[in-house]
Amino acid sequence: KKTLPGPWNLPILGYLHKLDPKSPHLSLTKLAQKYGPVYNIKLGSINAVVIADVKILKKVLAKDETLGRPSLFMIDTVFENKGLVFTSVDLWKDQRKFLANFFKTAGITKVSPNRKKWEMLVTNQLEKILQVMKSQTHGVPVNPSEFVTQYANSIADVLLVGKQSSQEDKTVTGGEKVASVTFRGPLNFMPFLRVLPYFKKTLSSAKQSVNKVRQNQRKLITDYEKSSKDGVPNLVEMFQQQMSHPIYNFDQLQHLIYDLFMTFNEPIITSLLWILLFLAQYHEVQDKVRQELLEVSRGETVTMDDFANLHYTRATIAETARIRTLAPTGLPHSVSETICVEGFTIPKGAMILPLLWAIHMDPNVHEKPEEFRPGRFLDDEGKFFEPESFLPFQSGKRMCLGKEIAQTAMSLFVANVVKDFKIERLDSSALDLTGVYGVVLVPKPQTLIFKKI
Ligand code: HEM
Repeated sequence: KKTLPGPWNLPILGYLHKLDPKSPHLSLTKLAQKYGPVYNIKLGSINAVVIADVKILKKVLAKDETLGRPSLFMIDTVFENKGLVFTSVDLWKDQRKFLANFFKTAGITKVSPNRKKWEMLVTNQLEKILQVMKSQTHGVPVNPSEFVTQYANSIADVLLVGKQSSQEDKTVTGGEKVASVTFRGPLNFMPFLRVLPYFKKTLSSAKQSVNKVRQNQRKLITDYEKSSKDGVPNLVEMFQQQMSHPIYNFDQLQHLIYDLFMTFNEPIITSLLWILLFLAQYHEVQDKVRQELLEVSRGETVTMDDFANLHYTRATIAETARIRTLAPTGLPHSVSETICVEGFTIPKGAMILPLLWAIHMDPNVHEKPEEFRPGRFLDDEGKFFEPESFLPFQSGKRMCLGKEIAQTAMSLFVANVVKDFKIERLDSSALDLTGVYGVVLVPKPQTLIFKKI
């Protein structure tokens, strides 16, 4: 048994004062270089175990003792142990099963009789955005955030409540703002600070924003529509069918809808923005992707079936997910009983911090990790493959539930946009490809030109 190494911690702050608040993933990665791939660090009152090695992380996340989420003050206050993402294990088990079943019914699994219907739903929303892009851009500089946000919102709306919400209901997605207040800031780690006026204000403004979002969601839920015209059932519809069971009440439905808007929109919007920026920066990659798309699709709309032959396109999407890891410090888990992995003892009550950034940027595994090279995801025959040390969705029973959704929505968008538009920078100066950390690593707002081909 090895005791966990780690830096020296101050009594109340722990190591918080030494982490760069703008890029904690970089500070934590430096510590992994010094202390090794598993180390202990105190974040205020929280005892965290950082894991920066893919094999060890997979072993840890495969254990039933690590299925829970840690108790963090702001998160507990906002999410109230309801919904799915931040629930403790009992409720989580039931709701995860329910959602997996919903996704299967909606066609969002690799093998489902409704798979074509789901793809059609995405393609229909994509067609609308492509029309807007064609009519609006004409080589005029735009912030692509507008298009990708509209695209992600429209799919989430139909999938969750069966119809697109009106403009004034859009604060539903204002959930992102709430999320960044909730996840960041010292209140999670030093809850006693809430007695100070500044933090009292932070807490009450987070609660106010949540209430506003929930108010809008209540309206959306009560106005929901039965199966969309594509024949894909929506979440509210399926949830209502279970309402005789005590867990399936209106309050839980609201929390679930909130969680899913949050986990659907932000990752898809952010990942697509990263891909567009990297394609605009690396023209030779963009040209190669387009060439492959034109060969495979012969100018028609690209479908998911085409992706079996779109190796370089898939590699480009994966390489972007590696070099700009969406969740650089992953989503934390908690340890319900002391476990021992690879000789390390991880104590009961610890918070597991999966340092996905360090895994994706490890020079011993990914040669020259700072370089954008889609080729690292291609084997000797030019076929796409995912190396073991690529883990954007984490792993284990609680891994990302939206992997299939994300892959369909992102692949179809990237392929059809690159096929129809040349994505260019405004001038020859390089884009800013550093991100802003807020649990999710978001690109800085930038303008691009989409030239219709
Ligand atoms: C590029 C896109 C995405 C990435 C990289 C991503 C990544 C992640 C990661 C790292 C986790 C934490 C897993 C864990 O705790 O072990 C997670 C959880 C989750 N994701 Fe995603 N995600 C993406 C898109 C989506 C989408 C589109 C949805 C759709 C609803 C979604 C739904 C969820 C849910 C519900 C959870 C919580 C799972 C649970 O607690 O059981 N994600 N995601």
